[in-house]
Order: sequence, then structure tokens, then C-alpha cells
Amino acid sequence: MLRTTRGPGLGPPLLQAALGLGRAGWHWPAGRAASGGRGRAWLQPTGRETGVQVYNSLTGRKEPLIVAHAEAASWYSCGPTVYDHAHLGHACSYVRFDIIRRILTKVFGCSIVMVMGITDVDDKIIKRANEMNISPASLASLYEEDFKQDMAALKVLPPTVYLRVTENIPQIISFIEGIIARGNAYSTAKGNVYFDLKSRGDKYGKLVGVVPGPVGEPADSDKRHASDFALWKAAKPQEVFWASPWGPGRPGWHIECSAIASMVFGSQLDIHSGGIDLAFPHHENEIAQCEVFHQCEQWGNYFLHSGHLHAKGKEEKMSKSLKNYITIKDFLKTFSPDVFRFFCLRSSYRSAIDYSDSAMLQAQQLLLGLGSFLEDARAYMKGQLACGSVREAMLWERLSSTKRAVKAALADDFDTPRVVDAILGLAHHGNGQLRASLKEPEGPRSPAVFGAIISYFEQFFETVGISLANQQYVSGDGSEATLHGVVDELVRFRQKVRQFALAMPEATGDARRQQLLERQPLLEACDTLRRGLTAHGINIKDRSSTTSTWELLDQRTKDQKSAG
Ligand SMILES: Nc1ncnc2c1ncn2[C@@H]1O[C@H](COP(=O)(O)OP(=O)(O)OP(=O)(O)O)[C@@H](O)[C@H]1O
Ligand SMILES: [Zn+2]
Repeated sequence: MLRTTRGPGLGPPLLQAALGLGRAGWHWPAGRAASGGRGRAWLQPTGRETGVQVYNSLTGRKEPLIVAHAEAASWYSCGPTVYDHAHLGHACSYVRFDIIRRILTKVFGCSIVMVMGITDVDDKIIKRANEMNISPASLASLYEEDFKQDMAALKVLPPTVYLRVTENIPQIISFIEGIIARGNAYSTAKGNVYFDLKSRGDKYGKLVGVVPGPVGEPADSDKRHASDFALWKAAKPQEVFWASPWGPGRPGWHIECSAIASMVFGSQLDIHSGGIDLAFPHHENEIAQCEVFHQCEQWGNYFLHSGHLHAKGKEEKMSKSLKNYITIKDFLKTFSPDVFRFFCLRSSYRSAIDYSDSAMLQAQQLLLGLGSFLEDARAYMKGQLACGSVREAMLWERLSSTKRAVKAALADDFDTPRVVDAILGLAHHGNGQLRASLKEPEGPRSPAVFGAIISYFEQFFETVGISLANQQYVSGDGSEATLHGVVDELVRFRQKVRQFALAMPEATGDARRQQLLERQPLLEACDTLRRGLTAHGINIKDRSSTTSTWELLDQRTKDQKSAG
């Protein structure tokens, strides 16, 4: 099991630590109940039971996940602020939720409509664009594209739609007008609009139970109360702006997500996700805005928050501003996206987790071990491994108990560490039987049970978006089929040469020694070929003096094998 440094959960002390709160400014109300936030109890939705228990930040405990429409669940995911390259912290959050999305879809038959907002105008974007002497729009579009490429490289499925803030300004303005009309926001002479937090009473804070206290505001602030937050920000000189009923300006951060999510899903949302740092104030403010605008009791039913990725041994999350980050691109020069996914699977999506090269190397070794088990199991099925008897009934039983354990763990708030343990356990037993069968080469064979294990593993890894190197894969353009044909020929030829070189000479005495000496260069040539092909990503395994098999290595494994 991978050690995670901080426990899961969203209790006040943890959240405070995660957010660097607990200093002046915010406090937890005394005696807050474990569920229901400050104002109200959570309303359990009606609709389709997915069969999954999910940890809901709104209640601070696991709840049955019930989605309003049987046909598809609505899911809003806060997207990135596109001002620079994405780092592994971002990757961690989006990969973890991608795994959850795939599990919900493929294991629990729950189709999902996912909307992601892209923050393409904001202080950081404007500042960076000024530094680079380009327009904020150009900078944002550059890094939006970069983010999408990184996500594709990590095999994160794209949302059903991306929605950019700058393409939805009129909708955001109407949303703000709606909140003003309901008496929960006010505009100022300077052209700002603020949410009036007092008007929300103790309904504010239902997510994390935080009540705003006095915060250090600039002396020229035009807010009525220090804790009110901006819905519309009047343009400063030389800043990008849009016309509005309150004068030129741009939207505040929280209102973007409320307006965009509402544009697609209206007044009701099943799932809302983001990193734990977004719970407060971002999601808390989104809830206040939407519930006021829609005049509803409960806008989002389930808030899912992922734990932070930290640099090993550090308290702070991996972050641009702290300059303690590794970009996704740099990471992918050394490790595959599958290794990162497997690293993510080995911890609960809610846990804070430490990044280290050694944790990645461990994940890589485990994946290689699983891939190698599958190759051996295939070789056994084809009769290329010396045959012997295996405990077939035990393996069938292990397979079915693993399937049950995996499904139960996934239904329990997507408990992927438990799942990984179950999968590794099955591989361990399968490997043990293959080794046992090598020791007693004669006996009944049991290829079917290995076939069943292979197909379960393939299905599982496909579900979570991991590909274990599979030599039987053939790409659409036919080039890989050609490669396979050529390598097959080559390996067959090498096998014949090796068989001849290893065969016992009939001669005796000096003549025999002479013959063995003469054949030595052939064996050396076979070894040289094997090593040479490793550099091209082809791994030949000599199973016996008469049988050799081969498999394709992925790029990064190839580099490491040829360097080693
Ligand atoms: N170190 C991290 N670990 C896990 N999730 C993270 C981490 N950093 C950011 N995220 C998540 O990534 C998503 C996009 O974040 P966003 O673009 O707002 O970046 P950010 O938090 O401002 O990052 P940075 O501090 O590096 O600028 C959010 O859901 C956020 O919670
Ligand atoms: Zn958001």
C-alpha cells in the first residue's frame, strides 16, 4: 500500500490546514454538526440509485449516489485558469476524477454529461500577458490548447463540452442581474457588484461551515461588508473589459462557474468536482449564488473534492506560485501516463498524496509485473510455457472473489487502493501457479482459467484507462501488423539458431569441446540480437532451449532497459 501523508476527509481542522486557514479572517462555528452544514440538512435527491456510496462534502460523510435522470448524470467540473503550463497537481485532480467518471460509466452504467468551465480571463492571466507583451486572449488560448494536449497525453477523457468564460459574458451578466433582482447583491458607484453575504443569513457555509469574519480589505474598498465577494469587477486602466449595466469590467471568479453550470443544467446539478482548495470559498460562493438565483433549496447535490498532490515531505500543495511544481510535459519525458494513473489509483482520490520519483518507480515496477504476468499467462495458454498441473479450482475461486471485492470497493467511494490490492493479489496467485506448473512439466493443463484472468485484467485496466503493453495490439494503419510479422520471423530464425547452438553435440572428447567452442559465437550473436532489439522496444524472452517469445515495451520502459 502506498503511504499517504494526510488522511481523507474534509473536517474543519483538515480543511483549515489545507487552505492555510485558522489564522485571522475565518472561524468555524462551535459545535457544528457532522452533516448538513450551518444552515440546513442535506436533502437526499430522488432519481436513479447508482449503487455507489460517495463521500459528499456537503454532509461530511458517505451518501448513496442518486442521480436525478436515469439517462445521464449532470457533472460540473471547475476547469483550469489558463495562464501557464499545467503541473502534476492539476494532473492529479483531473486524472483522479477521470478514473471516477470512467468507473461510474463503465462499472455502474451511469452515463455522464460533463461540463468544464475554462477561466480564460483573470488577474493572473492579465499579469502574465502584460509581462509577455501579448494580449490576455492570446495567452489564454495558448495555454488552453496546451492544457487540452496535456490532458489528452494523460488519457483524461475530454468533458462533453468546454465552456470559456469570455464566450459567455452576456449570460454571466444576466446571472448577476438575477441575483441583484432577488436582493442578494448590490452595485457600487465605482462600477463593482458584490454578493451581499449578510442577506444569505446562516444559509451561507453549508458546504464547509466557514463563516467569514473580518478580512484585511484595502482602505478604498467599496464593499458594504468586508466579507462580501465580487460578482463583477470594474475595469482598471489598461485592463481588458466588457460593457455591462454597471460600466466596463469583467466577471469575478465564482460567478463564472455558477452561470456556466446553470446555462447547461439549470437549477439542478448532480455532481460538482474540484480540488480541495476549491471547497472554500469558491464552491461555497457558487452555492450561495446559484441557490439565490434559482431560488432553490439545494442546487448541487454532491460535492466531490480531491486531495492535494504535495512535493514529498512538504506541507504545501504543488503549485505554480510556490514554484515547487513539475510540469506534466516534463514528467511524461520520464514516465508513461499509465504509471501516473496507477500511482493515482494506489491512493484514495480524497487523500493528500506525496509526489516522489521512488513512488513513481514503484508504480512502474508493479505495472511491469502485471504486464509480464499477462504475457506469461498468454504464453502458457499457447503452450509456450512448460506445461504442468495448476490448482485450477482455486484460481477460478480467486478470480470470482476478486471480481466481487473490486466491485464492492469501487462502490464504496471509489476505494481504488483496495481495488489495486485485490488485483495484485490475483496476479500473485496466478504467477504462483505458473511457477508451480514449470516445476512439474507433465500433467493436465488449465489454459481457460488463465484466459479468464487475462480477459478480466484487460477489461479492468481498460476501464480505468491504463494500457498494459500488449503485443497482440495492432494499430489501424497496418504498420504494427507488419512490424509484428517481421519480428515473428526474426524471433523464429533466432530460435532455430539458438536451438542448434544449445543442442548437445554427438561427438565426445576433444571433438565435442571443439564443436561447443565453434557454436559459442552463435549464442553470443543471439544475445546481441536480443539486447539490440530491446533498444527498439522489443523484449525477447527465452522460455526454454526451444521456445522464445517476445513483447513490445513502451517507450519509457525501453529507454530504461537499454540504459540499464
Ligand atoms: N497540487 C495540487 N494537487 C491537487 N489538485 C490541484 C493542485 N493544484 C491545483 N489543483 C486543482 O487543479 C484544478 C485547477 O486549478 P487552477 O487552474 O485553479 O490552479 P491553481 O490551484 O491556481 O494552481 P496554481 O496554484 O499552481 O496556480 C483545481 O481543481 C485545483 O484544485
Ligand atoms: Zn469553479
